[in-house]
Amino acid sequence: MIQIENLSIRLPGFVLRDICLHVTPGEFFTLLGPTGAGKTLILDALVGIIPVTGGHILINGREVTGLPPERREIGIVYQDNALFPHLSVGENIRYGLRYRQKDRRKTGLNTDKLTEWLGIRHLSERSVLNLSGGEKQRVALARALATEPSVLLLDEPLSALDPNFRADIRDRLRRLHRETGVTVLMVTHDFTEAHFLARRTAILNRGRIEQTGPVREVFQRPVNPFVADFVGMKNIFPATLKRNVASVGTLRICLAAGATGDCIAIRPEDIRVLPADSADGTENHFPGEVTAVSSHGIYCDLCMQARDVHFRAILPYREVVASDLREGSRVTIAFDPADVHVLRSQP
Ligand SMILES: Nc1ncnc2c1ncn2[C@@H]1O[C@H](COP(=O)(O)OP(=O)(O)OP(=O)(O)O)[C@@H](O)[C@H]1O
Repeated sequence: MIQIENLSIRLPGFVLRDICLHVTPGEFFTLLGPTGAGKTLILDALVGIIPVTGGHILINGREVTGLPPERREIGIVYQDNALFPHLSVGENIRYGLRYRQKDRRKTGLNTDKLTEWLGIRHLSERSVLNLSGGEKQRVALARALATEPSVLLLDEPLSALDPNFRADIRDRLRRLHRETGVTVLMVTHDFTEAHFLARRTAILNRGRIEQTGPVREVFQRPVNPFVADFVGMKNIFPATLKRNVASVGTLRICLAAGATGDCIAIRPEDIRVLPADSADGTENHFPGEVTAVSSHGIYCDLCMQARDVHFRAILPYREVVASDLREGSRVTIAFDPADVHVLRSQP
């Protein structure tokens, strides 16, 4: 279990402010945020390699805020895996055992079992210098888990891998988490990874937590424009709300229920692109024009304009071809009132 209470770190040029995070025993929790948000600093504070200005850190109920790193029972895997180049795979994995606490949590894990699970047993005698990226990352995971830490921190362990390795390590991570029950806090930029691995997430921005909650809820119900943008809502508009109607530019957009806020957001995949003659006065059906189409293989991004408002939609490539959608096509832009999310730009 990880408890971070009102953690602050003040550095020249950056402040991490009032961070509160609770990761329950055995949970897989992700910390998401753009580059420079302060994610790694939180991990550094948990490991004990950066002094904190204020607040408390507890691991399994034990305050560790002032303890040296080796007394915290925390394993960590970095993005660049930080293996010792002069040691073999087996020596790298066994390295951490010398610092293992005598009263550690006993999971019954041994290095044989770990290397078996991670598919690297046959590499034990090899140098780490000529391993593939995916193999190195599996060795780093084995090294971190060999000490049977009660808490495992992962700092973007998948981001330096090519897509095939990434999927493989992601699957192994999920399995390892299920089999060991270790509490995991993972830093990532990637919402897909959070969906796949974690139940809950926190979104960090400029040293502050913007939203914490179940991954799906944060994805579907962001609380402010920053989180909405981060989870890919794309259509985020300042709006004036009156009962069930949001005024955006000269458009009147119907909402499913009255809400208070000063912005609305619509996911690009919730926008339907219908034939031009479908805008027959039905609510949230607006005549418009396609201004750009960009193909990403199996799907396309569409930019469209309805009066003075610009919309972004994502459509399957074959639908774009079948409807012959191109720059200049006249269309109807449509969406359900239930897919219009009301946000507040100020807390
Ligand atoms: N030891 C340090 N001294 C001064 N500033 C630091 C130090 N470590 C980090 N920073 C600054 O703190 C800010 C947050 O850094 P951090 O590495 O936590 O970001 P991040 O969210 O992990 O970003 P990324 O996703 O790019 O790794 C950055 O502006 C960074 O330059």
